[in-house]
Amino acid sequence: MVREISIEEVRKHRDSKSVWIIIHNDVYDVTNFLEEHPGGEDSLLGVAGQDGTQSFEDVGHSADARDLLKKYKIGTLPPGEIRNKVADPDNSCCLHTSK
Ligand code: HEM
Repeated sequence: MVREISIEEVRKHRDSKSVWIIIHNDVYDVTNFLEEHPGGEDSLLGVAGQDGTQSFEDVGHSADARDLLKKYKIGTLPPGEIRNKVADPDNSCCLHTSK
């Protein structure tokens, strides 16, 4: 189910028992994906409980990888915690829809 999940709540899910990651203002539960991730468990654990947008984009993930995200989405940040795409050019927030 997709619901609003705060950054504070995401922060609690940062060890291999439960790994949540924020990418482009959406929240993903990748606990069951750790062993399957072609880029390894450690890269996911490195951003567990945090915003992994920059790391995710730095790798240049394929369209398949972007598609796979859907499977792990559990929620989205509350409107007040969404990073401003215009004021924050480092947040490459529109890339996943335009690529
Ligand atoms: C739920 C989020 C993620 C999904 C679904 C995902 C999926 C994938 C997939 C399918 C690949 C295979 C290559 C491709 O298709 O692009 C891959 C490779 C990789 N990913 Fe991820 N990934 C995620 C998050 C991350 C994050 C946050 C990082 C870094 C902190 C990361 C680092 C890597 C690396 C280093 C590779 C290997 C690239 C290579 O050796 O060619 N991934 N990932």
